[in-house]
Amino acid sequence: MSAAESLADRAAASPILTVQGVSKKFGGVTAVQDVSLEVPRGAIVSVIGPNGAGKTSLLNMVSGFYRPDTGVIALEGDAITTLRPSQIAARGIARTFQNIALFSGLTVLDNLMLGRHVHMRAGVLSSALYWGPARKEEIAHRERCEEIIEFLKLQDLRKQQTGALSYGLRKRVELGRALALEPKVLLLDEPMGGMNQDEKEDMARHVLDVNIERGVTVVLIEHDMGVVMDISDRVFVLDRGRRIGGGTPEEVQRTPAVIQAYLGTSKGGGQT
Ligand SMILES: Nc1ncnc2c1ncn2[C@@H]1O[C@H](COP(=O)(O)OP(=O)(O)OP(=O)(O)O)[C@@H](O)[C@H]1O
Repeated sequence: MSAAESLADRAAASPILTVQGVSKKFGGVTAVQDVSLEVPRGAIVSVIGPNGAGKTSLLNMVSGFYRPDTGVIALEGDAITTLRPSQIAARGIARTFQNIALFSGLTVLDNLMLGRHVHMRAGVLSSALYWGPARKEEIAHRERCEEIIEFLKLQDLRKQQTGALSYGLRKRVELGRALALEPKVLLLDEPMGGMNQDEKEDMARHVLDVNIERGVTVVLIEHDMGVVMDISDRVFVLDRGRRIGGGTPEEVQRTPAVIQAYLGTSKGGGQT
């Protein structure tokens, strides 16, 4: 057995994240219905599907923003289904949002510092105000953030207010803020949405670097099929709340139900 095979086998034997029989209704609308999937440790996993398929609802349940009506979500074998978002973040699941959610009046560095709140004993405000242990802690957090800023090649912009940055750069800062949490699993909701081709390629490169160099497992919602098929180890397909496919990018592209529901439509092969 090759090293790569044994690694793949180990990952399959103990997925880092499992979603089992999860459903969610909003009034009469079934957003997610009986969805199960496993995310191998160290993988990049994409969740695709047409608009309204339930992708963001699923991510919102994994990150604790919605509570499933049924089913179990587990991180490293421990159920997290009923935990609050802050507790889930503290367990090591970070996320970015479909719409940029940065503090536009704060600098790049300060936005990343806020991303570390789950690690701060002293709290952001007291760290900013006091010397002594809180000051020492703040310096350590700042160093971690500076390192992430360099990793994402944002060093020239560290003191700039994020509101003044281009859309693509703000998306990169959001990625940095999620990384500042030092997550085991990173949930990215359309990180390339609204980007031009160059910005998309940059972001795809950063996502790959995060995965390979920092060993972070990535769960990605993305409409750009070129990017999805290029960078994903596994792809899961939702349609009207149900899982209709899953496997390697090659397997998914050959699944008739997927081709019919998504890839074969006029949206197939490009963006929705
Ligand atoms: N908070 C909510 N209240 C009511 N309905 C909701 C809520 N969140 C999601 N829905 C509904 O659940 C369904 C799935 O929506 P969701 O946003 O999860 O889909 P999606 O696959 O992420 O779509 P998109 O690609 O457009 O972002 C939709 O019919 C949506 O209107």
